[in-house]
Amino acid sequence: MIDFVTTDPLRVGLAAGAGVLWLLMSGVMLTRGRARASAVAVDALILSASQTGQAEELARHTHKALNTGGLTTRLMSLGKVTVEDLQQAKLVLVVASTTGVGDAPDDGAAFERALMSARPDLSAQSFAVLALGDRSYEDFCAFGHRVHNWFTACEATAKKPITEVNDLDAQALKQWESYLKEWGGAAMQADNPFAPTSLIARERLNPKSEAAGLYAIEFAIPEGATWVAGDLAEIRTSSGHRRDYSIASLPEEGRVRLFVREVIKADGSRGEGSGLLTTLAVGENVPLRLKTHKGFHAPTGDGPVLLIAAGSGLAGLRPHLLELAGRGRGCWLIYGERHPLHDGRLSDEMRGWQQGGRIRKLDLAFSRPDDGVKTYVQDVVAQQAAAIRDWLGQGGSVLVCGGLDMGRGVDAALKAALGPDWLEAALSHGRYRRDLY
Ligand SMILES: Cc1cc2nc3c(=O)[nH]c(=O)nc-3n(C[C@H](O)[C@H](O)[C@H](O)COP(=O)(O)O)c2cc1C
Repeated sequence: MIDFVTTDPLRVGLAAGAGVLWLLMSGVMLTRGRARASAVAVDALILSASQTGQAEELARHTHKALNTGGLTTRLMSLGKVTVEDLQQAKLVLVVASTTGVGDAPDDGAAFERALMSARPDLSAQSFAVLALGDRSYEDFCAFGHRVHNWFTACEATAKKPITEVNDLDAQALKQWESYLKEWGGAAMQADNPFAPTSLIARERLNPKSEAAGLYAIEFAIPEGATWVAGDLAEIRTSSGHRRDYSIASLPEEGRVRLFVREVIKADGSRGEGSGLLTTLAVGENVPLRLKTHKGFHAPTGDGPVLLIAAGSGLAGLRPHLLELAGRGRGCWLIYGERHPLHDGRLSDEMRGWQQGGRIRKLDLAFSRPDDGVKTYVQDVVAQQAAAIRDWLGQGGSVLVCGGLDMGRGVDAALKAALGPDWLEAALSHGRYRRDLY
């Protein structure tokens, strides 16, 4: 056996020097290797920017269709792409959704901030954009349009006009598929189709509340399916619409559990997805599939985590709490509901988890308490700004799940508490993740 241990100071010094030199050289080689690896020439580079996973999935299908057709392809997140990557591709395809109020998804925000302010020469590239959106929003497909306009401004050639997709409209997706075929691709194939899935149990969690019904809804696990914290269950309604719900359980609990808030519209009719889920009889089936949602998987690193949710948003955090605490990461939960007694079922479970040590810190905010003092989760963030800075330090992470307005309020409060730089760095390193709807 060769013994590398030495106590001679001169030899230690030489060995250390040689080691440093080797590290420096291998560092250079690694850097070069990485640069080479990241700048591979391909027929088609497929980029996705997705908030709730739909654009990400369609980008995957696009990639597979072109690859099966014999093209050399590369798939990556828009947030990770460099100018060099773009210039190495003959054809760049961007699948991008719009979120917030005409905003880029979180994994497209860095691209918009950094790359879109420059005008690199893309005159040798062709491009096409598949823009996902919803016409009920004023800024329909706004981010997709900004991306399309940017490529044009960089003198890339538009292979096709932008393809706008309203609420996953099948016709528009067929149009995109026909383009892929024109470019040499095969048919797009869903990697995980809907399967009839049976409702096992449903319980209203807030029977005495004046708020809309909040239900715990449990399905059997579709055969062979599995998931991790942050993933989604998608259902298809009888009229063909698709709705996503955060999965509130882990596979080892033996059920796909959802927390669903009933939606009653102004005309008294029910929301399509929640209407189906809150009226379906136990034992009946609904077309359901489980979808990976990378953007809301466990945050990177091993630092402490601040988790923030309101109402049914706890669904997205509950499996994270189970997993993160299981791995020994400190969890601080800030959770908001309406009334401490009538809407307290989910907070009761969280109190139990705090007593059992799974949650290290717990703050509950009630927006309709009897004493009339309304508190929202963003108020707690503002009140506890100094403690949050201490808790997160440089390497901590933040997970937020719930309605868009709450998400905006929390984002503003976090910016004030931690500074925009902290939050931007955390966003681009996967330490600030949001599932907002
Ligand atoms: C909170 C939220 C905000 C949204 N804002 C917009 C918008 O401003 N404009 C738009 O066209 N679509 C908007 N949408 C619709 C999404 O773009 C659409 O559902 C898309 O299919 C989601 O794709 P993704 O899962 O890849 O993010 C919004 C959806 C959500 C949940």
